[in-house]
Amino acid sequence: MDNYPDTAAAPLPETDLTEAEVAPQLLPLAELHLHIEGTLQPELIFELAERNGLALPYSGLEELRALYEFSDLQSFLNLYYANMAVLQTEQDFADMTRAYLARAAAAGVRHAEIMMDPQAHISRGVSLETCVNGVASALATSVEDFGISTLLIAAFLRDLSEESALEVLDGLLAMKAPIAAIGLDSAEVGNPPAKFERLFAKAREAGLRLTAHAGEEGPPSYIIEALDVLGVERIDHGIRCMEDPDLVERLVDERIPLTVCPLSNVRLRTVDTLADHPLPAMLAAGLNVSVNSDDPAYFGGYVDDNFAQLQAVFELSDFDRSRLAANSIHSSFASEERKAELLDELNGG
Ligand SMILES: Nc1ncnc2[nH]cnc12
Ligand SMILES: [Zn+2]
Repeated sequence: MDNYPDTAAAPLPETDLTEAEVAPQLLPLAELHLHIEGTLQPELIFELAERNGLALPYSGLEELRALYEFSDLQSFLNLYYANMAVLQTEQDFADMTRAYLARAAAAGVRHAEIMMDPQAHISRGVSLETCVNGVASALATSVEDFGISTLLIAAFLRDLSEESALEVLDGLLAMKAPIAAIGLDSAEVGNPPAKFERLFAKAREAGLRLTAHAGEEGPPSYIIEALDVLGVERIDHGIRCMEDPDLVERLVDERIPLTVCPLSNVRLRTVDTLADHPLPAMLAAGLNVSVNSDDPAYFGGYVDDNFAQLQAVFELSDFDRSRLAANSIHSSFASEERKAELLDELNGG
């Protein structure tokens, strides 16, 4: 196991520094926890509604933005799913994806593993082909267009049935959708990982990589179940592992990646403030954590904003920031060759 410095919370930095002096240098990194539908910015919601001739239930941007105050995961999911109504055509999905890639490139992202929620589109009458091909068409040229290598993750909604998920996975396999992995997201509490044992077994047999949200709002036992019953390689969020010292020890020993999303946790009230976030304690414990944006259009920031705000609150050392970036690369589902390229770039090569 590597040694990690103690990164106890520090007071806010001096305020007479300019933003440029405070802003940490951008590190080349991998974003591993990103819902493409959560990158739909309010401006794009209005643009797509107009293009598709849809009336929105908000009079304008201000009225929509006023709704971005969340009390928990479900209060966010309600708005997140409602806003997807504007995504109708392949072009809409491609435009949303390209907008994310452009912003991610400016944030230092060099590799992105992008989740999408096919069931949230099929249930509104948008075909699997339309949503998948739209996102995939933008990802197909992400290296040339944005300098970002990409992988697509089909995420399944855990508040729906396993039968629904199996049907969609069959559809994805039948259309030879360019997916590298499956994930599990949506309302966590009351929908434990074991509900999806057959889905994950089938995906593994099909050669797909496996990840699942666990320990965001749900208890540490959901993290254990995701590892032991689903056999996932990564845990999305996982912050509640800190309540179970034996689990922390296991996650450290097995180098299980945890894709942590600090601004998301604040906005969804899983932590009170950023200063209360367990990330420094997770680093100090030797956990394999990375920093990610989750749903940046809803949570006030992309991955660079997450780093900048962490830096402002915790004064992360250069070592911590490099470790977080290196963890993101090591924990990705990219080829060993691509990982080596990314690590070379991180090391100034
Ligand atoms: N933070 C999150 N947790 C669970 N499901 C999600 N879907 C989009 N964002 C999510
Ligand atoms: Zn998420």
